[in-house]
Formats: sequence, C-alpha cells, structure tokens
Amino acid sequence: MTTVLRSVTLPDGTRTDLVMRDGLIVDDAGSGADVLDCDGLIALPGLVDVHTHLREPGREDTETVLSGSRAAARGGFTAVCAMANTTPVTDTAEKAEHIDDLGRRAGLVDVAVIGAISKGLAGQELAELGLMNRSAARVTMFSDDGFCLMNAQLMRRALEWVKPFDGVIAQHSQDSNLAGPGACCHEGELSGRLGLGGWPPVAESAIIARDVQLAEAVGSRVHVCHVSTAEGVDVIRWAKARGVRVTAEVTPHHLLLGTGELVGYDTTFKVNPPLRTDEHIEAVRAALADGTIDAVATDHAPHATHDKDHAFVDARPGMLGLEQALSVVLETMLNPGRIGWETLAERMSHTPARIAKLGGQGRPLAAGEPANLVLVDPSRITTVDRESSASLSRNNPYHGRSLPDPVEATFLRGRETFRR
Ligand SMILES: NC(=O)N[C@@H](CC(=O)O)C(=O)O
Ligand SMILES: [Zn+2]
Ligand SMILES: [Zn+2]
Repeated sequence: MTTVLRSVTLPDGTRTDLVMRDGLIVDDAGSGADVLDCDGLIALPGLVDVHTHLREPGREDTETVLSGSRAAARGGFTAVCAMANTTPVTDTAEKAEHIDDLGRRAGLVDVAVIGAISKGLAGQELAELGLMNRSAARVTMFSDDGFCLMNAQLMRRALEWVKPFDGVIAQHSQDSNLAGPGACCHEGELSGRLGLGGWPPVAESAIIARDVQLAEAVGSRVHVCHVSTAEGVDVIRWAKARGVRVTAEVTPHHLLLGTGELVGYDTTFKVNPPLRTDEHIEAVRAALADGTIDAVATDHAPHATHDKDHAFVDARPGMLGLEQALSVVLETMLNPGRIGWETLAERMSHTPARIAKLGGQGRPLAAGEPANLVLVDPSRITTVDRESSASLSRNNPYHGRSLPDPVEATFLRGRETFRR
C-alpha cells in the first residue's frame, strides 16, 4: 500500500510530495497510490511524549493503554512513555513486559515503558532496574513520578545503575518537606487568600539542584519532569552550562494556565506541581524557546470524576494533556512567534525521542525513515469539549476554551491511526 501526501509542507518550509510505503518514507511514487491533497497542511514528525499516565493496570475505569493510545493518536503522537505509578507499580521486568504487550496489542502508538526507581514507589529500595532494562520491554527510563525520590543516596545508586546502558532517571522534583501532602497551590498571596496549602518554588529548584549535582558526580543522565518555576529553570541553565547531562520537560498546562484558574476551587485545575504565576509562565516559555527546557511532555493524568469531586485539598492532582498538547504549544509558542516549526518538531518529537532512546521515533521526514508523522492544519480553531475526548476521563482543563485544533491525521509506520 502506497500513500502520497501531495504537496505537503515540511517543518523547514519546503513543499514536497511525501510518499509512504511498507511503513517507510520512500523516494518514488510507484503505482496504486492513495493520494491525499495536503495543500496548506504541514507534516511534522510524529509527536513523542516522555510523560504519560495510562492507568492500566489498576484504574481501567479512568484510562487503559488502548484508550490512552487513542487519545495520543488524536493528539498527533506516535509514541508515549507510560509512567510507572499504576496499581501494581511497574517495578519488575514481568510487569514492564505486561505493559509493553498491552501497548503492542493496542497498536496505535509505540508505548515505551517507564520503570519505577524504587520498589512500590516507596523510596526505600531500588526496583529491579537492570532486569527491566534487559527484559523484552527494554526499559531505559525510570521514574517514581507522583512522588519525589527524596533519598539522595538511593538517587545516586539509581544513577549509577543506569549509567552502563545509558538509561535516564526522571525525577518528580518536589521536596516533600517543603511542599508536603497538603500543598496544592503555588505559595503566594493567592494561596493565603484561598486558604490552600502553599507549594514554594524552592521545593522544586532545591531538588533539581541536588539531582544535577548527583548526575554530574556520577556522570549519568537525569531528566527533570514538569518544570514549573523560574528558579528551576535557572538551576537547569546553570547545570547545562557546566556540561551536566540533564534534560527537562514542561507541560502544556504550565505553558498556558496560571494560578488565576484556582479562584473557583475547580479541582480540574489541581495538579502537581501547581499552576504558577505569570513570571514563572514567562520563564518556562522562554526556556522552552531557548532550549534550556528540552521538550514538551504532557503529564497526561486521567482521573475519575469521583476522585476529583472533593474539597480542593483532598482531590487527586492531575489533568489531561494528550489531545490538546499541540494546540497549546501553537497557542503559547508558535503563533506568538516564539518558536518556528523546526523548533517545535525538536521539542515535541526529535528531542523527546532521544531522551527516551526510542529508535525509529523522532526521525527526520526523509526517504528511508519510518513513516511516523502527523499532518497539521495550523489555521483550524475549535472550542474544546471535554465530552468529545478519546480519554476515559473528563478532567480536561481546556474545556470551553477556544484553541487551535491542528491535528488532521496521524500515521504510525505509514498506517493511519487517526483521521479527522
Ligand atoms: N501530575 C499530577 O498532578 N499527577 C500525576 C502524578 C505526577 O505527575 O506527579 C498523576 O499520576 O495523577
Ligand atoms: Zn510528577
Ligand atoms: Zn506525572
């Protein structure tokens, strides 16, 4: 089967016919081709998310590997990395292989498995990092996300363990003493007025500072999840200038949404780390533009309505992200002229694929490469409706907002996984 994307625009602005056959981009058209008129459409390499919560096993009422894969394909993704905080936790080779199997069976995006750093995410004892890496799931990224790995010695050991196979430790940077369980709002005038526990920026930046120094001492790779503060960005910039092997991600919601969303106590907007003030939003946008922040990652965190319908302090933290990630990056970064299409492709495809070591993903749109790509209509705008989601959950923070709605079609190895 041959598909021709006629007259499509590449990220560098050139127009061409992209031909896909047998899962690859090829040079010639051949016969029997299915032709798509792509006038006005842009082709991006398939988006890659290094931070996705699928809730299988354990909370299949809120998301499964299949439903999350569907949401991902609709968002233009061809690969997602599944976080380990499921029930049970992904902390053994066998459990990692199980998720890997589910991802293949769903078949809509490549599902890379993230293994836990510590057994049961308890922060006490290392999980079987080596065995997970040598398993069929070939885990290279490890994270206790949802919890910060507070024990510095355990962090050091984890960095040492993954060094031989160039793995990466992804940290949820939140000092649990500075920002404890009751912390659910950016610390400031507003948290006081709303009576919500404050979460100071230093709770993030202090852990990042510790971790980049550990990564430097060990010579291993650390990845900072969901950077949300100007202070965190400053530490990462300093570490990169020293040559520390650190990478960082920002979420769509931290690029767009601020503390103002909290005034109605709508628990949809409760998330870890919390939504921040304008100066922090500006800092993460600037850092994403200049490359201090390497990637956009969704932190797609589906939750049941009954887990959100509580007093703000008691509601589960987290919000959906897969379907509107590209929309938000267009709105906050591309349309205002802060980045162009090539940088967008770097931050949402090439670089995240490199961080998670996903072969075949994040590749250039060139002959001989796997045909993983997304077709984008940059001019389309829609009012987001949480009911029209492919996710099983409805905690969509963009509900009712007018946003770009760019994804026309997604292809995984030449096969259409989503079409508007
Ligand atoms: N981001 C969140 O607020 N919640 C995440 C966990 C996490 O990313 O820390 C979840 O699993 O629900
Ligand atoms: Zn986290
Ligand atoms: Zn997360």
